[in-house]
This record gives sequence, structure tokens and C-alpha cells, in this order.
Amino acid sequence: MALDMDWVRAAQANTSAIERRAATIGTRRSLKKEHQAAWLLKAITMIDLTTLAGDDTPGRVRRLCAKARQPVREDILAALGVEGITTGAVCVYHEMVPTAVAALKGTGIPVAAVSTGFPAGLSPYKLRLAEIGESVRAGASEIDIVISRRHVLTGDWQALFDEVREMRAECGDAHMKAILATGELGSLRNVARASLVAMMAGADFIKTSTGKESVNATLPVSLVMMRAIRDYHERTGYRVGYKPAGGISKAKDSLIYLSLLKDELGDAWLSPHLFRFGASSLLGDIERQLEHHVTGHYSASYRHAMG
Ligand SMILES: O=C[C@H](O)COP(=O)(O)O
Repeated sequence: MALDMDWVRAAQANTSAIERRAATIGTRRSLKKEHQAAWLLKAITMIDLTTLAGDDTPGRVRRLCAKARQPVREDILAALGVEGITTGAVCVYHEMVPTAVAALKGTGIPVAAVSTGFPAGLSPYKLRLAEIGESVRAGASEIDIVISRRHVLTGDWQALFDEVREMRAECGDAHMKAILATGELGSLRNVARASLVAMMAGADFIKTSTGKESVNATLPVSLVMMRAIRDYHERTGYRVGYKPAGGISKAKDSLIYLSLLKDELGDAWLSPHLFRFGASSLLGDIERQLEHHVTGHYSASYRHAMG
């Protein structure tokens, strides 16, 4: 759609009310026993299993892909009466895309590539756009772009809109997740406005963080972004997905995010098509909790290594 500046300017965020609401989220619901196990299995299907490190190697990426195909030990799944679950996607840097695509061949698990000068988004604009096409041609079917934070910080919504729209066009058939890097946007009001502009420009998902900012996914930010998604759906009929990313490493936290998602956006969003966790180590803790559910014992976390 066109950039609707009246709508963008009208977006506000009452920080103290949002923080109060966020503080109660983890205290209101408690999932036990098989309900907890079922929600944790659901969470696994929504993980973008991620490795974004300078020392990534093909071997590490292949091990991560093996984990994406078989995220939980077979005996634990058998005891739960479940089979055939996988993570939502595997997320890597461009250079690792061909390795991940080959390792996931035939599984239907998509490969997501971080792009556009990730994480800072400050390389030459033309190169940032070209990077998207390179990753799509290498086989990535999901592209996680980073926005120029300065457009938000200077209130240049038109520049942000144009940038995201051009990036969306470069993605072609690939799904685009727009990383807002909320920890660098200065205020929750800016988060609300940037979320709206990214959706107006065609983002399929809005994502909190690269995982490299000093503050990554938080509950207050999630509340603001989910409400922007709800608002956008109510006004346009389009469902945009949500991806909190960075620092989500505990099974308990994943349940809190899913409960917030259900409260704010409803059951339609409880699917990998509309919700993902960007996380490198969350799966290990979830597997550990599932093992505890089945055996009554906790194993050491090193037994649930990711890569
Ligand atoms: O998008 C995903 C993040 O980079 C992962 O962050 P994490 O290593 O804190 O889980």
C-alpha cells in the first residue's frame, strides 16, 4: 500500500502502561505437564534455528540442519507420541546458504538468509539490495533484512518506506522479514511507527532484532509490535507475521511469548507461517524440558548442543 502518514503519525505508545502489562504476562498463566509439553513442541515448529557467527563453518551449519530435521531425540518424541516435527527454518549468513540448502534438501524446511548488510545495515545501498538477489539465487526462500535505523531516528518515514519497498521487490517470491533492531530505535513510539511503515511497504514479517544489539527481544517491544500487526490486520485485512529474536534461550520464556501472542493476536497467528522465534540456543532448553517431562530427570545442558 501507499505510505499513510496520517496513520503513522497517529501511532502512539504509552510506555508505562505497556511496561505494566508486560510485567504481568509471565505471572498470569502457568502451563503444566502435558499442556506444557504440547506448547513446547509447538514452539519448536516455530523456531528459526540460527547460527550467525563469524566462525560459522559448513560443518557447524550441517550439524544445525541435522538438528532442524530432528529437533528432539527420537525416544523422547516416541514417549510423547509425536513424530515428524521440524523447526520452522534454519537461519544463516549468505555464505552458508548453499550448505544449508543442500543439508535440508527434501525436508521442506526453508533456509532464511540475513541480508542487506546485516547487522548494522550500513554498507552501500546498492550492495545491500544486490545481496538479497544473491541469497535468493543461492536458494534462500526467506530473507531477513535490516532497516536503516537512522531513518527512524530522524523521522524520515518516507525513506524507510522506500527502502523496505525496494528490498521487498528484490525478494521476489521469497518471504521478507524486516528486522527493526528495536533496541536502537530510541522509543516504543518509534517501534510502533517503524512497524507500521515496514508493513505498509510490504514486509511479510516484522522482527525485533538482529541478536547483535545490546537490547534484543523484550516483552514491551513485543506488545507494541503485536498491536501494530493487529491494527494493520484490522484496517487492511493482511496478516503480517511476528518474529522476536535475540536472547530468547529458555523454554519458559518461549511459553510466555506464545501466551502473549495468543492473547494479542489470537489462534490464527499460532503457526510457523505467522510466528517465529529467532534463536540459537532455545531449542536445547526446550529439548531438556521435554526430556524432563518424559523421564522426570534433567540432563546437563551440554547434552543438547546445537551445532
Ligand atoms: O535472529 C536470531 C538471533 O540472532 C539469535 O539470537 P540468540 O543467539 O540470542 O538466540
